[in-house]
Order: sequence, then C-alpha cells, then structure tokens
Amino acid sequence: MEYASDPVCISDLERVAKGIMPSGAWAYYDSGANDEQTKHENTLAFNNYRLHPRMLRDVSTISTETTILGQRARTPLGVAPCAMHKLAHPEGELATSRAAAATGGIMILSTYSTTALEKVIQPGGPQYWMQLYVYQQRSVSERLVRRAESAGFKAIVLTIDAPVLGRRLVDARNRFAPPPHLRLENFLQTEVASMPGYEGGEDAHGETFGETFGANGDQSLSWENGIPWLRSITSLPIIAKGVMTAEDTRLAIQHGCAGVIVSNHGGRQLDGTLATIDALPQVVEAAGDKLEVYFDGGVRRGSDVFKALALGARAVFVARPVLWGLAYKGEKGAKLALDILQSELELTMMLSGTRRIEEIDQSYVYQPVARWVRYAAGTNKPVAKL
Ligand SMILES: Cc1cc2nc3c(=O)[nH]c(=O)nc-3n(C[C@H](O)[C@H](O)[C@H](O)COP(=O)(O)O)c2cc1C
Ligand SMILES: CCCCC(=O)C(=O)O
Repeated sequence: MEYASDPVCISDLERVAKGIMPSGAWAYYDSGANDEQTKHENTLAFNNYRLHPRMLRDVSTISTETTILGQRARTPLGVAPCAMHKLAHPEGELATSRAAAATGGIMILSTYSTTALEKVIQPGGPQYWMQLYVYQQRSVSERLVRRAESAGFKAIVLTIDAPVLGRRLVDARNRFAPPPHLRLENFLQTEVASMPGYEGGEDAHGETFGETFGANGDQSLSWENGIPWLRSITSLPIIAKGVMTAEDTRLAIQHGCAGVIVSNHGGRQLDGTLATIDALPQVVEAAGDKLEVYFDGGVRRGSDVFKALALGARAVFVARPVLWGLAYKGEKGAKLALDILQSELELTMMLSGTRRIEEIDQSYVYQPVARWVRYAAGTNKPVAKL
C-alpha cells in the first residue's frame, strides 16, 4: 500500500519494508524460532500491562536524558545488535550509526556486522557497545574485543543465549546464507575469514548461516570459563545479553558483570520462553542495585519503552524496527524508526504526567494477572487471551 506521507508508526514501517526487501532477506530479519510463539508473545505481552497515568502535572518541559553505565545519554532508547545491516541497505551499519548518533541513544554493533567495527563510530555520537560471540578459536574473539576497545567501544555485550543458532524454519526452508555481495567485515584478515561462510556469499561448502555459526561457536562456554576469561582480556564493562531469569542475574552479579540485557533474542533462539516484558520484573528484583538492567524484545511503540522503563529497565533496545527503517530509506529511515519511538515515548510521558526518566517507576503500570495467549492450532496466530 502506498502512503502519502512517510510511515507514521512502526507497523507502517514494517509493511513498507516488507514490500521492498528481497523475500529471503526479509525472512531472515523477521523470523523467530520454531512456531514463533516467543517472537509474537514479546510484542503482544505489552498489552497486558496497562498504564496508570497521573494528571495535571506541569509537563511543559520534559526530558528523556538519563545515565547509562555512568555516562549521560539523551535517551534510554538504543539500537540492539543485529547481523548484516547491508541486507537492508547498501550503507548498512554506517547509516544506522549516523541515525543513532542523531538520536543520542546507545548503539550495539553485532559481531556479524557487514561494516568493520573501526568504521562505525560517529564523532559526537552516542556510546557504542560491541556485541561478542565466542568462538572455539578464542583468539578470534579476543582480537575482536581488543579491536573494539581500541576503536572506542565502551562496553562488551556478550550474547549468552546462542551456543548454537535457534531453528528458524523459514531460513531452513530457504537454506539462508549471506548473499555473495556482502562481507562480514569484522572477520576479514582473521583466521575465521577462511572458515566457510565468514567471507560472506555462497561458500564452497554450501552451508547455511546457522550451520556455520554452530560449527564455529564455543558450545562449552560457561559463566565460569567465559566471564573471567573476558575480564582478563579487557578492562571494558561486560554486559550479559540474553538473561531471562533471577538465577542467571545472580550469576551475572557474582561474575562481575556491569549489566544484563533481558532478552530472548527477539524470539529467534529458544521458542517458548516468557515474553521479555514478563521476565523483566524478576531480573530487576534479583539485580537490586548490583548491576544495571537493560531490555529488548518486541518494542514497537513508545509506550512499550515506557512500560519497560517503569518495570525497571535502564535502557531499552530495538532491533527489527531499525532494520525496517533502514530498508525503507537508509539513514533517514533508521532515524525515522528511532524518531517515531522517541516521540511516542515523549508523548506517553506527557500524557501520563512524567517529566523525567527517573520518575517513571512501577506506580505507572498495572501488572497483569497471568494471561497466556492461545494460538490457533497449527498457526502462530493468537486467537484469544485467557
Ligand atoms: C535480523 C536480526 C539479527 C540479529 N543479530 C544479532 C546478533 O548478531 N547478535 C545478537 O546478540 N543479537 C542479535 N539479534 C537479536 C537482537 O539483538 C535483539 O535481541 C532482538 O531482535 C530484539 O527484539 P526486536 O527485534 O523485537 O526488537 C538479531 C535480531 C535480528 C532480528
Ligand atoms: C549467524 C549470525 C547470528 C546472528 C544472530 O544472532 C541472529 O540471526 O539472530
């Protein structure tokens, strides 16, 4: 459908991006694991939290400024790490980075970026954090960490929910692999560049992205052998991405993590987990004041950002909406995605009588009684809420 204006909300942007992107690339961005229950639930579960607004407060001046890891940020809204932004637009991660710099939130760069990490940081931009996967050849991960530290990244985000890639059925059907014109630039000139799949393109072995990932990832990674190793090679704060339980939050504290990201990888890894917004309260409670808690998964509205902040998140990250924006119009489109969410957050703040991020606490949401979504047999379409 053609619109007279730019998309005005994230679901408009999603529709437009779907019409533009090649179907295999769209499917890779869109897909969740297996029945995609968790992917859908991430978005739907926000509906179970209702707002508890306050009126007649002076909202003539509001600010979304906050501090994250002790540094000021203009907004708690940031960009989650996503592989291969050039699948959406030729300017890829550079376009996203410029958009993030203009918005002033944190950008987390994926290990699997299609732009070398040294080229991504924009002067005057937000804090940049580097996402890390750990390989059986630890020297490869170590090189990435050292390069990120010298390039100016301010934290290492260790993704802990992907010892292997989740089973995304549509990618399995497509036998999805990075297209020939793209390069996973962080791996060029490393030992990994010679491994199948890492040069991008149709590798000689015909392996899918998931197979390559599984063959190289370190499945023996644990709290005990991973975090101390990471601490021994970098002085940057370590953030564990993919924490869904109070138990793992306590382990992250014990091992000296500076933060955790409540995330189920956008429903792309283990299908059947809680929605991230439902998991957030237990993590926040276990974290106390020992580490910062961040959030991602299913955020499609500024009011979703508001709800996550109210339930204790210090920063809120989005992935697919930014990719849809990129597909729509490169840097302008990624900025549009962030601007839509940012202005909806500001609107929610004004309409609920909150002027500063610190004011947004649990008193602004009603916590739901457990309401699980039922799915029509054999589909991922929710039919009713109990
Ligand atoms: C296309 C795509 C690629 C992703 N690549 C990575 C990645 O390289 N590393 C990582 O830690 N998470 C990755 N993620 C997960 C996101 O960082 C994030 O946890 C999740 O997608 C957030 O949910 P949302 O897409 O609903 O905003 C990816 C997600 C998508 C959609
Ligand atoms: C093989 C690259 C993994 C990227 C990723 O984390 C994802 O697709 O979710």
